[in-house]
Amino acid sequence: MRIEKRIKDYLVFSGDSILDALKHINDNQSRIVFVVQDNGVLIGAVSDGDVRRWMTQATEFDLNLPIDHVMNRNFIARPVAESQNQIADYFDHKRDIIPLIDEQGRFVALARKSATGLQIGDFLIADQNPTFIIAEVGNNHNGDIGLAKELVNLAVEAGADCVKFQMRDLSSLYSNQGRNAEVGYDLGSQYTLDLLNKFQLSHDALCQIFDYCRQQDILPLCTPWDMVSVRVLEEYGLEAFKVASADFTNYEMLEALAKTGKPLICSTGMSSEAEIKGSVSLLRRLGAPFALLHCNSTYPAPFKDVNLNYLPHLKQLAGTVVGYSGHERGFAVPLAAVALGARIVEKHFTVNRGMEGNDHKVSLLPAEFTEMVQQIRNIEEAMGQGGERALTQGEMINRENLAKSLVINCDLSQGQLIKRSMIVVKSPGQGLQPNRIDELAGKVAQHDFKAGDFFFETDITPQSAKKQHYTFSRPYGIPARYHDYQALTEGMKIDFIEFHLSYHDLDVKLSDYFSDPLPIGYAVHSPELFAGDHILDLANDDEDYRAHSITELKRTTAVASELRQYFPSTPRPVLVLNAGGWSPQNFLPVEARTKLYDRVAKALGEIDLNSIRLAIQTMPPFPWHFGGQSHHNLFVDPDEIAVFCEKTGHHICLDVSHSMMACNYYQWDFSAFLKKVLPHTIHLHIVDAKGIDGEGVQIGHGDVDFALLHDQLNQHAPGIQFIPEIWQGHKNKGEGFWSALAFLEKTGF
Ligand SMILES: C=C(OP(=O)(O)O)C(=O)O
Repeated sequence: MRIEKRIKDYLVFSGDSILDALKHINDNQSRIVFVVQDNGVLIGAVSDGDVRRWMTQATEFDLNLPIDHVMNRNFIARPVAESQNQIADYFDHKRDIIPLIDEQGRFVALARKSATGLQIGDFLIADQNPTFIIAEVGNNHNGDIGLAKELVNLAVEAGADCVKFQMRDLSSLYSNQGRNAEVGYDLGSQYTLDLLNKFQLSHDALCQIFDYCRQQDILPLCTPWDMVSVRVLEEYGLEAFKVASADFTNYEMLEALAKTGKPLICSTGMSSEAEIKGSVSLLRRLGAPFALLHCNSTYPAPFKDVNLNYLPHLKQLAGTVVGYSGHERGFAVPLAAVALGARIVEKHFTVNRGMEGNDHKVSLLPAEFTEMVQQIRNIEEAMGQGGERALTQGEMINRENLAKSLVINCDLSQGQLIKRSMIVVKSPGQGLQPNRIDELAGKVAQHDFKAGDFFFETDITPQSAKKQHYTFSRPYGIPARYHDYQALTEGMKIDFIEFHLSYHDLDVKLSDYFSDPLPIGYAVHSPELFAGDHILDLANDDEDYRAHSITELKRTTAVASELRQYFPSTPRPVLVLNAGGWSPQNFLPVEARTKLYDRVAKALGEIDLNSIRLAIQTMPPFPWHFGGQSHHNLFVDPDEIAVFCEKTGHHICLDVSHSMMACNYYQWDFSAFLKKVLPHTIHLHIVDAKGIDGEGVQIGHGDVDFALLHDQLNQHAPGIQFIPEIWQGHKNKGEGFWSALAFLEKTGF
């Protein structure tokens, strides 16, 4: 059982719509939400089944009706103070989530029935969990305890979860009591026996190595090859047993291992389908927790013989978690195995493939093993959840640039009919997608169009959120561009506009967009991308690159100051800056960061910042650069941000979305993050985020706890100005900004 304190996706308020509840059910993928009153007291549960039942029976079918119509008041909740055993009694085959309440009846946590799988030490090997990766040393230590330890160290460095060895008692294992070069044995057996005699480590030595593994914080496992070894290993107290393919049909061994009650990882090489079925039913009868590994016991195994497509069938047959024990060359096959559902991967491991012994030839070297682990982790990420195709955040951004839109090919006045012949398909993809053409043709123009204008959602459906007057306890603005700030702010009483500049905007004549001084304030968001694919980076390793970034930042600062003539009420505008410190392939080591921060500080020292107030933006771990995922190293960690600000006197623009994603990725407490960063903050981008790179979510639909944010802002950054930094918020006449501002106003900002 798992207790989860993160209950946001499981919570709807009494009075919220059925649609809201369905969205939560969709997001949490657990088929249920719980309904609370404004004071947090739990009053009902709604499962997707409840909604389905309501849909089939309802006389009034309206998803905007309050959830209270559908909610089940007869539900099970348990006190959060109750022991896990007591709570567990309430799980059954249908109920795998139980809401937990405090003494006032408030919904504070939930208990989730643990997923099925094989628990080995701290690892729950299960379909939804990362692959358990075994570095199989076997006998590759060639009898040398020093080499065995070196292999353990290398396995830790390579990222393996477990190092595995083999234990044999040759005198009881072999029919000739393990004597060398028995003439009656065939050549293969003679060779194996010779090797084993030469390279065995004693039982004591192996137990010393297991101790060493534990000291190095890696799980040791071992395959017993005979009953004596079973006893030795059980006495030592390993967490689980590996069963070699050679023993999968050895019922005596399986029975002895089952008796230990320990989990068994069983390889199935050299066994027929009937034999696998036989052993599976024995293990089931014995009640042994087990997993099966698909395996071809040849060294190296020819690719044509691996038959990886057997894996899903094996899973069905075993009814448990499956994996792959590989003896082929390289590591392409284990990667494919993971994609096919293997949750255990075992590969031989050596320091030198030329050493004496069969296993060395099919082993991975440390660098290869490291690469395999990394690739397995990448594949796990890439497998995703399946289900319905949804656009990722990166695709949404790229769709704006790469896709096509519906565009008008002539001027048209408000009130006239939009005819099909006036609509053409053009790049980029900022407007309505081409497949909406039939919905658009025949509509009446809601405003004047100029040839080349994009059509937007509001040209088909009425705008859902409209601009109003908002009241906040701190100055607020909206982001805008030179060309749309007037239309967006018309009729509004906002405190300031944050101009988001593209590098082209640095060259325009301001008088083309501004004439008389305006009675509101302003801030500027520096471009991130400059001509020639130059992403501003004051921390770059290359001195020329940094010099280029400094020049661009000086130009930006000059434009920010020049704008002041039109906004005299802001003597020193905030300039929001992404200062750099990214790396395309991977994160830089933590030790490398101090030098990078120093470079940023030095670069900023070369720029006259007196006319502006610099606000360096907090960054997410995975920013999008040129339509692809990058890695950010600086201004992500709250402690580093605080140290930088204290040392240099520079300030921060807290981007709530970026920092929420950083907290999600590094599992930092968001509240603690805010406490550290807010004292250095002079400007806020308030926006939601989901997961580690979901920037595009509507405010209130992501992971940000806005009540907590509000609280922390009032405590640590009262009066600090903000904008709702809504992605594509300007579309549909600023619909995204208006709905975000309405949400924030309602939340008490
Ligand atoms: C030989 C072994 O396993 P497999 O059959 O998976 O190669 C072993 O675990 O010692």
